[in-house]
Amino acid sequence: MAGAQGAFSLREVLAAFQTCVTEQREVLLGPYLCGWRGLIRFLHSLGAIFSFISKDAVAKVQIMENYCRGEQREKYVSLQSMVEYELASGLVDVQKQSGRPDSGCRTVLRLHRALRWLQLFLEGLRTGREDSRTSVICTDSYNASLAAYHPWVVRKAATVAFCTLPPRNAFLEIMNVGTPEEAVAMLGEALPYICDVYGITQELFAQHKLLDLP
Ligand SMILES: CCCCCCCC/C=C\CCCCCCCC(=O)N[C@@H](COP(=O)(O)O)[C@H](O)/C=C/CCCCCCCCCCCCC
Repeated sequence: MAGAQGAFSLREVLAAFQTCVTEQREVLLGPYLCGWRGLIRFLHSLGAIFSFISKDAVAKVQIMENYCRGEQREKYVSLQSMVEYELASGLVDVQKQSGRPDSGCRTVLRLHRALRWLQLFLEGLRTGREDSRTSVICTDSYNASLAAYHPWVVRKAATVAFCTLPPRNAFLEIMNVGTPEEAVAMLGEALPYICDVYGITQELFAQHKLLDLP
């Protein structure tokens, strides 16, 4: 699975996001976090300049993995069961700095917003011209999604890191899927699953008014 050690494989990330969604349209946290672990492994391979991003992503995935292994693990099987449990138990802070540990809802919301960036970025890579710049695709995707939630200093550091990204075709090659054409085909396969997970989560969080958790 995407959570295991070894080289990044887009196929494994795809499989993780594919198995996330059940027939009842629930999003399973196990494969969801496996998908994130796979993406983070890829981020590590891009160099130390991205480490401030991967550290934050790892911290958030770890918070969720701890819930999934903890005493209340049966409540953290899916996003739906997590939301129901945390809301019913008053575990979701709607105000900053309450001193309580970060809730699953708050933590998933951060990853969920990043999934929107990923969606836009992968779509940009997939449909971009051969000579298009990965840094531009990445910056545009970031500005249209995550940037709205980050302070100036984080936006600046992220933009500087994006400038070090290799050109589109070289980037597609390090995805470990084969030729750039094969990587593009694989992205076309992966995106609907990622979009599906994003859409279900967005609806769930909107329904429970959880989209602005501090
Ligand atoms: C399919 C293969 C190609 C794509 C591979 C992409 C791999 C990306 C892997 C991980 C993405 C990073 C996820 C980052 C989560 C950020 C969550 C967040 O917004 N955290 C901020 C708010 O948290 P709280 O303070 O409220 O707890 C936090 O302040 C953020 C700090 C770090 C900066 C985050 C910048 C995010 C940029 C995302 C783009 C990643 C660039 C990858 C380049 C290919």
